[in-house]
Amino acid sequence: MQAVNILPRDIPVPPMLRENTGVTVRLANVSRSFDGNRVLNNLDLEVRPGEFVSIVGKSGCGKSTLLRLIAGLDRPTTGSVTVDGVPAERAGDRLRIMFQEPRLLPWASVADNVAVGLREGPDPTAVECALASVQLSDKAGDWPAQLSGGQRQRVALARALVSNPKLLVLDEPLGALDALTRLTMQNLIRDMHAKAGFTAVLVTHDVAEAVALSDRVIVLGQGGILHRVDILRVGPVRRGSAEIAAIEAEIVDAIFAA
Ligand SMILES: Nc1ncnc2c1ncn2[C@@H]1O[C@H](COP(=O)(O)OP(=O)(O)OP(=O)(O)O)[C@@H](O)[C@H]1O
Repeated sequence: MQAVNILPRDIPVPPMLRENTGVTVRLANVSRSFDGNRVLNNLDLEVRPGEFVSIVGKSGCGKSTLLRLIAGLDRPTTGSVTVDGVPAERAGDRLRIMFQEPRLLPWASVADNVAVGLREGPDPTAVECALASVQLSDKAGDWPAQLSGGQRQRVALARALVSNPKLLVLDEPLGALDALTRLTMQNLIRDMHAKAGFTAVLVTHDVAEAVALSDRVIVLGQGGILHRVDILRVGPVRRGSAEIAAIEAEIVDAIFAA
């Protein structure tokens, strides 16, 4: 386990996000089998309030399976997954999910797509603020088909955050974007997280992305956690720095040691 210190930077406050303390996610002795094949084996993990944890690992090692359990979309074969002490499938409005595809409604405007994230009825101010925070105020009346891939994913981020969730579950949300758009989105997600303080769990194939965004990176291998790296972040990531390169190398080594 290793810690890296990074210098502070000034981040503008996204208007719709109130500070919240995030939730605790706890997996206790979790196993998940499919047709007798055990994908996750007696896994223990605690994600602290406001922590940003990334899960990396070889293809097929069970990352999405783990994320689906945390999001309450699936249940463990044995063990428990709780969000602030409540079974994950009952976390309700505390939790929002972002997928690789933006999953927007093609027949609804950008603003109406963001409003889908509100469960407690219409709130035009919250929608406006959410769109402003992803720099899409001028697209509120457009259709999803009129947007670029990166803009669509920004709408999905605004929809996920408009209700000020306490847990954001991210399943490779930037995987389909080009490299530059991906970097922009990483900064946006990091800024939102830094200001709002929600708990976040990300699955990514991109080790650099995991290091750039996270407080902690979990390396998953067949059945369980192989390695954990803490990143003590008190400021911006200096991409390409020796410290970052070393921590990325440590993670890559852990993935391939499996
Ligand atoms: N619903 C399911 N039914 C049967 N097997 C499943 C199911 N979901 C996942 N699996 C199996 O569990 C294993 C882990 O799958 P999972 O999608 O969690 O891996 P992953 O690490 O996310 O992979 P990738 O990086 O390729 O997305 C795979 O062998 C997969 O075939």
